[in-house]
Amino acid sequence: MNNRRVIVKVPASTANLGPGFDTLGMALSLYSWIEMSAAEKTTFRLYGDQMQGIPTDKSNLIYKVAQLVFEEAGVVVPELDVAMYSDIPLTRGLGSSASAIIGALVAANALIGNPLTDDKLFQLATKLEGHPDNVGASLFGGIVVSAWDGERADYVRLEPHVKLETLVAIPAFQLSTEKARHCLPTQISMADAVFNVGRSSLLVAALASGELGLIRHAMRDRLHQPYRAALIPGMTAILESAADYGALGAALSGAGPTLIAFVDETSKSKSELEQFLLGTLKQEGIVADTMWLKPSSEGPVIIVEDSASSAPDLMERIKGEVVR
Ligand SMILES: Nc1ncnc2c1ncn2[C@@H]1O[C@H](COP(=O)(O)OP(=O)(O)OP(=O)(O)O)[C@@H](O)[C@H]1O
Ligand SMILES: N[C@@H](CCO)C(=O)O
Repeated sequence: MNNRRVIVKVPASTANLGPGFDTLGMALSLYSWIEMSAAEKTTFRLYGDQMQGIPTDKSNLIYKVAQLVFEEAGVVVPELDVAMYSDIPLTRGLGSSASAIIGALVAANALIGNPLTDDKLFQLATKLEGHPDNVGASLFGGIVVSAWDGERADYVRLEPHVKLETLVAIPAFQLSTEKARHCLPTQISMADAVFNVGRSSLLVAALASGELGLIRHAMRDRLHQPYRAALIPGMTAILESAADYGALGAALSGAGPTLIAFVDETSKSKSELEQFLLGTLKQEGIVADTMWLKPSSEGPVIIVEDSASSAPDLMERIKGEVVR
């Protein structure tokens, strides 16, 4: 086995963007880093507060996903040295699982000389995650519009408008995607389906054409947000009124509980909007952190080095901003 070490930086993502349930995703300027090399014995070094509770044996998602790449490529790499650091909060609706899957796929593929195409990685990631929205955004960067039929996922990537910025309010509690999907109905009315087709189409057209003023009307949803509202007190009030505080539009980020507002970065009412989100959640007894994030145009950034043993540790590189 080669002495190569691979470091991959992967963006977080917000999925759905309101009406585009399981279809729309946008990469965000919040990142996780994975370092991978072949080893004699499998070891994990997990750094940072966001890695708490993540397993450090071969049951780790990163290890399992890497093995899938080696299997697909017909290569055997049974033991791995893996290090990971992440600024993406776990189970909050900012695509932590998708970033881990994409980081592992891209790192493992680079480790063996990139035999799998990006399209192949996208197909594998979609199957693993169960929907293409978060993984598409983390893999391709920007805004990704995708559709999956259970066999194949197709996508178109859009470049985010240069003035687009987001404000995320991240509640202090976790909400697993599994739980947030459990409360969705198995059937919906024709009227609700038509409502969402219209809004989602309008949103994609607005994002593609730069008509940011349309986002307010387009970012509405009847497929998942109304059913998830009970899990996130304050959400309904925030989605209804964020535009009155200067947002272009607002949505539940992925499966929640994070709420995301789209904002024109030149807006003069950013601090009012932030206070409105925090104040509304506080009234419901919910403590939250806020972050201003830009869309990330870039997907994964990959560094490959041929001499793993002499390379500095992942955390030293991140602190030294070598891979930031
Ligand atoms: N670096 C990682 N290594 C291993 N497992 C991870 C890692 N990051 C996330 N996961 C797994 O993914 C789970 C979170 O996935 P989940 O889909 O519930 O939330 P999310 O991806 O953060 O949010 P959303 O999908 O709504 O955007 C974690 O509980 C953990 O099991
Ligand atoms: N589209 C997914 C994103 C979260 O993984 C959902 O809303 O359940």
